[in-house]
Amino acid sequence: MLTIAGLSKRYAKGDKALDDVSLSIPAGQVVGLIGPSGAGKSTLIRCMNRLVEPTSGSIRLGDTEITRLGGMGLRRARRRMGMIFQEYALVERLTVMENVLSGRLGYVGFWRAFLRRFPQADVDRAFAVLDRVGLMDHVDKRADELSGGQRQRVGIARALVQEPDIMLVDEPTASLDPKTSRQIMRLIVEVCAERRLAAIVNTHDVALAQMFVQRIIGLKAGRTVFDGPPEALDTDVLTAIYGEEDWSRTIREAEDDAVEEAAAEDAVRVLRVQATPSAVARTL
Ligand SMILES: Nc1ncnc2c1ncn2[C@@H]1O[C@H](COP(=O)(O)OP(=O)(O)OP(=O)(O)O)[C@@H](O)[C@H]1O
Repeated sequence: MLTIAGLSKRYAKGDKALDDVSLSIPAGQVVGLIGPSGAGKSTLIRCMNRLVEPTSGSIRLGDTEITRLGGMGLRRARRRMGMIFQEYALVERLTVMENVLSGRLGYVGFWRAFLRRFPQADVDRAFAVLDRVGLMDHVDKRADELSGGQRQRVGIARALVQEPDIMLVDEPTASLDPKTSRQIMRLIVEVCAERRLAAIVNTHDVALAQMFVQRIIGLKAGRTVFDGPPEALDTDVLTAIYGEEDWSRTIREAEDDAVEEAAAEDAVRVLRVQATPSAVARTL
């Protein structure tokens, strides 16, 4: 469980980026964080792992008050937070496996990490998560040989191998095409549900968030202006968060895309079934 209470952030030069934000997220819940540019979404995510220092307020992960930690305590707490980034943040010249194992760096000693001698249990964990994200055929490829969607799968695997309690996800699909975006979003939601992970997904893609997450939080000028289920996010609320835009069209287009994609996947499935020997025998 993540509990944020009265969180505010004022940067040295500038307005308040976060203004008295309070929310709590139970284990297993995936929350979409939406809002216009400058609303404070990245600041909120960065305050949670203290890449940005909050000005006031409390952030509790389980029983741990994150805002009071320093040194070793903070490093331990960060191990419990899996980060997924827009630009993947992979080491391009390292292999998929090495990138995923880097998610265990918070657990192994300096020399082991330096010599890249990870315990067998970590290698086993890495294989398990690579299998889950569908990259078993790419384990030894270098990161720079992968497509955008594959890179983000490595990013997800690297976060999962940490065995975190929460996932902090910053614009995971901003560099991907619409179809790959849906696959990646679906994967994030599924793995969080399987492992009972709380997650915050910062996204500009309202339609994608509505399609996949259980709860949406809307930020505007550092304040929470919406917190509810995706179906309650109607055009009035969207206009209140973002201003005037033809929301019905944006959302309808995304839904049409998803329906077309599902129909195409169904067609492929039917063709595969028809092509199996038993199906061929049945038709004779
Ligand atoms: N390092 C910084 N120093 C000063 N002001 C900052 C800094 N980082 C962010 N801000 C300001 O804080 C506010 C919130 O920014 P933040 O990046 O959190 O918004 P965001 O919702 O993530 O925006 P975007 O969707 O464009 O990434 C903005 O007004 C921004 O200019």
